[in-house]
This record gives sequence, structure tokens and C-alpha cells, in this order.
Amino acid sequence: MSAGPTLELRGLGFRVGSRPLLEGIDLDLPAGRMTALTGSSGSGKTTLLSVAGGLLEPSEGTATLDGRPTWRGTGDPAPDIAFVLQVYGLVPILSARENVSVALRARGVAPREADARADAALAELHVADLGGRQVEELSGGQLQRVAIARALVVRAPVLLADEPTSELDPTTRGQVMALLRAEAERGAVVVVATHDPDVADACDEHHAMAEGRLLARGRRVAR
Ligand SMILES: Nc1ncnc2c1ncn2[C@@H]1O[C@H](COP(=O)(O)OP(=O)(O)OP(=O)(O)O)[C@@H](O)[C@H]1O
Repeated sequence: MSAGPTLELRGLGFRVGSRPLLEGIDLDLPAGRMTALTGSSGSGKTTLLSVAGGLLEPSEGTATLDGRPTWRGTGDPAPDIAFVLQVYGLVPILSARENVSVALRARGVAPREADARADAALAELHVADLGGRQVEELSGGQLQRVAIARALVVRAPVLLADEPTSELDPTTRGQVMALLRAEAERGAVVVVATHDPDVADACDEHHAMAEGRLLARGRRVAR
């Protein structure tokens, strides 16, 4: 395993108007580890992933990767951060292959190679046969797998996944967790927000949230 940089959150807070959605988040998200974020609906998991990954500007504190703030002033994530979002963010009129390929093309990969790598990523998620289908024709679980393929295909140093298995059957969920484990093993920071105790158990570290704050210290599991 080649460990990469840690995603460091220091005094991180996020407010909408005067309402705090996140407060006082201090957390190291290390390379080579899978970290679960749990907490009831509305506890702040999605907001934390968004601020940590540079989609939202922190109201207080910092989120840094290798010393550089993840917020780059625009809300566009840095190329070294890949997201699986709850509302997948796929482009409806594009095919599944094009949605995955575009993540690589945006990072400078030539179209032919990007398409080939997109097909391989879709195959890893067992949706190779859907490559040519427009995503608006896909089921919830199929969409989720395309969104995961799009995040995995770029082999980013950081993978932030919001409820990545919520639409999946147990077998497919296990396959996705194995793929996320492989990302951690190649040295990525992998963070998974989840309501599923089995998914949290499959992670190395576990942090619970309530009302925009982290609860007691996370659990570390030796692997
Ligand atoms: N842009 C926004 N403006 C105002 N409030 C927001 C905004 N985004 C989120 N919230 C509120 O922030 C709180 C945290 O939401 P968040 O989506 O981070 O929770 P979550 O733990 O991911 O929930 P779930 O498990 O349902 O996905 C909620 O009370 C939500 O209503």
C-alpha cells in the first residue's frame, strides 16, 4: 500500500445564515483507511462530506489535503477528490459510458482511452451492458452503480461517498464495499456516509455525528 496524504479537518464549521449545520469538526481522514460516518438523518453527514471535499466553503476552520485547502473558491472539487453523491449528479441525456468517461476527459484523458476505462469501470460494477443506455432510462440501483463507477474510474487520492449502497441488494453492496476497500488498499482516503451498520462495520474507523457535531472518539480497527 502506498499511503497518500491525510484529509485534515480542523475546527471545521458551516453555517447557513445564523444556523450552524456543522460545528467544531476536528478529524484526520487518513490515506489507506476506510472511514464510516454515521448519524441520524439530518445529523450533517452530507454537509460534512461537501465541506471536507471542497464543494462548500467552510464558515470556520479548514479542510486541507496535503496542506492545501480543498475549497478552491468555486465549489468545483479538486481533481484529486472524487465524490459519489446522494443525488448522483449524472447527466440525464448522456449514456452511462459518457457519464463515466467525462470524469476522465475532464482530467485530460483522451476520449478513446477515457471510453475504454469507463467501460472497464462499468464492468467492475457489473453494469457493462448498460454503457450505451441513457441514464434517464436506468433504475435507482443501476444509477447508483454508474455514479460509483464514475467516482472509481479516476483513481483519485480521495473518495468521498454519500450513502453509496442505499439502492443496492446485499450481493451488490458487498461488491461495492470490496471495490472501496481496494481503493483504500491502493492508498486512497475513503470516507463513506452510511445508515447501514454492515457498511459501517466493514470500515476501519467509525465516527458518529449528531446535530452537526462529531460524537465521542472514533473506533479504530486494526487490519
Ligand atoms: N443548503 C442548506 N440550507 C439549509 N439547511 C440545509 C442545507 N443543506 C442541509 N441543510 C440542513 O442541514 C442539516 C444536515 O443535513 P445533511 O444533509 O448534512 O444531513 P445527513 O446526515 O446527510 O442526512 P441524511 O442521512 O438524511 O442524508 C439538515 O437539518 C438539513 O435540513
